[in-house]
Amino acid sequence: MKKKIALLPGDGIGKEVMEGAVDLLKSIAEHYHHEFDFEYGLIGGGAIDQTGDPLPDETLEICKASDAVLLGAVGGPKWDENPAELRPEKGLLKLRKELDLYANLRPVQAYESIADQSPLKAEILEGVDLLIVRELTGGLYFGKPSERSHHNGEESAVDTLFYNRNEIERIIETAFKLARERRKKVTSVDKANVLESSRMWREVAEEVASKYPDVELQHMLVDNAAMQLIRSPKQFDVIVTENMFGDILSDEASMLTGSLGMLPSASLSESSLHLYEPVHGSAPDIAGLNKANPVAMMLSVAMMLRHSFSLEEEANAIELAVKHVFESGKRTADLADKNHESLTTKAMVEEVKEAMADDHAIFNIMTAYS
Ligand SMILES: NC(=O)C1=CN([C@@H]2O[C@H](COP(=O)(O)OP(=O)(O)OC[C@H]3O[C@@H](n4cnc5c(N)ncnc54)[C@H](O)[C@@H]3O)[C@@H](O)[C@H]2O)C=CC1
Ligand SMILES: CC(C)CC(=O)C(=O)O
Ligand SMILES: [Mg+2]
Repeated sequence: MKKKIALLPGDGIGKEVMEGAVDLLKSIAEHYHHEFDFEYGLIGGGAIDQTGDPLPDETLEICKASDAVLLGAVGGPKWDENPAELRPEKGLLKLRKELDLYANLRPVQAYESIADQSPLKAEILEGVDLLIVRELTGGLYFGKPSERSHHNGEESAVDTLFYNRNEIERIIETAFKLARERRKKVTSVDKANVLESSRMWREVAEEVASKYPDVELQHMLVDNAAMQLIRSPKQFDVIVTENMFGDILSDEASMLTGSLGMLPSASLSESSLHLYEPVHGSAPDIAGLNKANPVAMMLSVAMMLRHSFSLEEEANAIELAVKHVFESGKRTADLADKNHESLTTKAMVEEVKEAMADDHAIFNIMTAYS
């Protein structure tokens, strides 16, 4: 199979985990006889420095001419004082909007082998397997006005949480379709006791639910959801929610796995062009130190192979290899402690590649999980 992949490393550890992803994809191409053509594009702070634009037109063209987009992360303190339009994050938000990547799937699976690194008790984590479906092109991150002004002589600022019915309908539909393939439960998270947009969200969720009688719908207020994720995460199957609520809840949910460096994501559009990126950001505190956990990015590659290219076997091989590496006690610094060796980013990628190439290791782990 021949596919073209747009690679947007971005800033900070985005560049380091992207190197790992490319390494992994080359090894998959060799092992399974595929051809992946890579084309790099600028985005974020690096793009501002080189072109004055956080999302140059050329990058958008590269993405549109590709079969899938892989992104690292954007942002960093160097650009934090920039005006709104010249922030690295603006580049990513514009890319999501331009490609209409409305459905951000953020799976959260707790691995027993690294459960000791979660602040939660092992019995709370055992069997956690949930999917956050975050609306990605509307809500509070996109509503207008979003600006500073003066009211009655005083400085003020406004952001707007805007949705039209269709935007809500399509994300809820996506959540129900996904729940049908899973444990058939959707928890729609909102703030309907305060926000009008949430009351419309709830109404639409009820309407969509009537078309899926085999799937249970539960409504939950976002403050309660934040608490329930820690108290009893196993109750959740699919969570569907507004853009910012999903952003916050998914970082919180990452601690069910032990590290933010564990969560992958897929950002899906109605077309065949989708984007894959880790949930984490550019982690300026560890950037350039070869210590970032590359697993979130490698699992994002697995999501890309499965969703965009229907390469189920290859996606499974990555996921099983990651499990195998953790079960053999190897971890990056974010998950390590005095009982566990701490691997560099590059060493972790090597371990996963080796486990993937080792049919025996994969067979053992398949047997353990069957
Ligand atoms: N999708 C994206 O490009 C995102 C970009 N950002 C940007 O990233 C910059 C930093 O934001 P933060 O709030 O610090 O969030 P962050 O996700 O970059 O980091 C939060 C904490 O988690 C750690 N961490 C994150 N990923 C890790 C990994 N793979 N391995 C080990 N540790 C990891 C970091 O070291 C840090 O202590 C900001 O400019 C922000 O706007 C933040 C989130 C998403
Ligand atoms: C625009 C991004 C920086 C927002 C974010 O934190 C995310 O998508 O996870
Ligand atoms: Mg985030």
